[in-house]
Amino acid sequence: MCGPDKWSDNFPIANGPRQSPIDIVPGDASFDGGLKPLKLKYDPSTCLEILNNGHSFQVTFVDDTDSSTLTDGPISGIYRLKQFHFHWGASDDKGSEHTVAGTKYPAELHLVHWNTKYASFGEAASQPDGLAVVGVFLKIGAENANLQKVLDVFDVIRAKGKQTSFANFDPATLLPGSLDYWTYDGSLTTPPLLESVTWIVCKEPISVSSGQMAKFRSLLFSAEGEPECCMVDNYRPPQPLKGRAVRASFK
Ligand SMILES: NS(=O)(=O)c1nnc(N(Cc2cn(-c3ccccc3)nn2)Cc2cn([C@@H]3O[C@H](CO)[C@@H](O)[C@H](O)[C@H]3O)nn2)s1
Ligand SMILES: [Zn+2]
Repeated sequence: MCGPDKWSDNFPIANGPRQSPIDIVPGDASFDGGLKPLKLKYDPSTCLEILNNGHSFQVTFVDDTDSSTLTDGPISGIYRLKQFHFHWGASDDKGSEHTVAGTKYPAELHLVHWNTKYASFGEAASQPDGLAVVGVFLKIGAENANLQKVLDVFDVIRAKGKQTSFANFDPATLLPGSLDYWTYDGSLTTPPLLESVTWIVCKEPISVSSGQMAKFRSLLFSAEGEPECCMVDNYRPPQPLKGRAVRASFK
């Protein structure tokens, strides 16, 4: 299994100057009064399908119009929502990609957006200002009814390569009450690890129950007919900050 520590062989950028995730140290983040509030406008009718891509599951959106967008925050211009996915651990004590002063959360949600100044996601992904990913931590607590709507279709996408239609889901229901955030320049956390992501990590987590986390772990890395391999620990560990500034939208 070529895990994160092997990626530098095939992707030299793995040791680049702006790799993600990172450990966010709140005391080292600088408050920037110039940062605007995040403006997330999502249209549930753009929700298309849910698929097990072999390293996570993703909910994909129709991104040929400005129906579901991210604007303001640390970015300029309009970024379109392409997909959201999660990273999680084999147990509740790990699973997030970003950490906060060394604290790991059991899971992390990523809402992936691309800059409409470029013609497509693929083109944007190779530009330094091409992508913006909103990260939301999941913390063990009350059952999350909105998240449950996603977990309810897991039986149909249990194996790698399985997908099914998934309509009228509003990703805004997975956002925390406060949209206070940290932001820094980083990269995709899975290959091709492109250094094209403006990271926007929400300070406030959303809740997930331990039983719901067990449901995440019922997915498989393996395809049908292969020996079953539980989809767990699909997170990259924090990478060197290499002098980057982390800004906070809040005091
Ligand atoms: N942990 S995170 O930092 O947030 C993410 N880590 N990876 C993410 N995605 C995968 C990915 C693939 N590529 C890429 C870019 C250029 C050339 C080849 C691959 N960039 N990111 C996000 C993602 C991409 N896609 C696929 O992008 C392809 C290129 O446009 C497209 O042909 C497929 O239909 C679509 O599925 N889906 N999701 S996000
Ligand atoms: Zn991710």
